[in-house]
Amino acid sequence: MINFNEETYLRIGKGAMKLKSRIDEITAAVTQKGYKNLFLIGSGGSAAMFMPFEHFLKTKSTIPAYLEIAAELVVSGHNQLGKESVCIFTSSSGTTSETVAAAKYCKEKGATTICISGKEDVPFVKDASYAIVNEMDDFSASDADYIVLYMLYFSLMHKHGDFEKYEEFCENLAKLPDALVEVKKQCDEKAQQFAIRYKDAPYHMLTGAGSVWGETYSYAMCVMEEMQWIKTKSVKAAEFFHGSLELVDDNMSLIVIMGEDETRPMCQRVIDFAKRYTKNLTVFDTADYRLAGISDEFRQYLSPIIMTAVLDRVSIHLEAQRGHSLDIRRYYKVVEY
Ligand SMILES: N[C@@H]1[C@@H](O)[C@H](O)[C@@H](COP(=O)(O)O)O[C@@H]1O
Repeated sequence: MINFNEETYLRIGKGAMKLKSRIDEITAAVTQKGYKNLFLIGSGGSAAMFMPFEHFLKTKSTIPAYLEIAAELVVSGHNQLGKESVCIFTSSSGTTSETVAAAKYCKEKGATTICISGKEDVPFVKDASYAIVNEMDDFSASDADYIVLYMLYFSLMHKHGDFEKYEEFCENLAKLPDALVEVKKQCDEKAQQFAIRYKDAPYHMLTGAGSVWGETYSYAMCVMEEMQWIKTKSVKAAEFFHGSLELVDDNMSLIVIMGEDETRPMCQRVIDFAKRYTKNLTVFDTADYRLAGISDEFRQYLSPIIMTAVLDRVSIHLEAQRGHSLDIRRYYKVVEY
């Protein structure tokens, strides 16, 4: 596979698992102290990574949870935020100004803060009630971020009495880095064919649902727009039928991001519609990929990380086919705004 360092990927993925005892300590401490609600806070792609966990908290547990965009929270405030809140933040750089400001804001409100970062030596980490640091320096290794989030949120759900099989789930997580290397190999040809076919496409509409909605949203915004400067729209599969469907024709690329949770029929409905009206439909479906060593009962939770492993290959091939580096920015963290 082009631009994939298996050794680095496995080292970082397996490194994330080493954080399990630290994560279990943190979740034990906050659970013992007691909390009224959870806030999941970030910006851009990092906020999007929290979306599946908001979905799982809503559908698999009874912990009240709120997903907030960092900058909006600070400006609007939130009546449920206070001393009995646990606020969880993620920022790979640890320096995204809006997320750093939101962490400070929540601490000032008396909340407990858990800050997840890819960098150790930043105030975002130093000022947190609890910090989880997972250092990484490789684009595709961001899959490892998900491993940390699975452990954190499923440990909280477990200690709340909502997810009995946490330890077994973590044993499965430990096998994921190897399994995902195989997923990348399985999808690579499809990813390359997509990039060849659509390298000059000026616009893509992406639709997804449930636990892969965050991947849908962030792939459109953080990869296609930010890293490739391609125009996109992302729309939830359920909402697609309330306006966006009018744009479907052979001049537009429609991408369906499909996972294996209960919202799957919503994506299927888009596919059934689109097959009648366009030849430019691409479906990325996690169910197409074998996950060696992973118990089937856990696949429903793993759709986001499988999808990110697949879509990373699409990004690598778009970069190659379009001759547009994934690393160049015109404005993002380049100019003042
Ligand atoms: N588009 C970028 C994303 O790619 C990035 O994920 C996010 C947060 O960055 P960080 O995780 O460093 O806070 O910032 C922007 O929104």
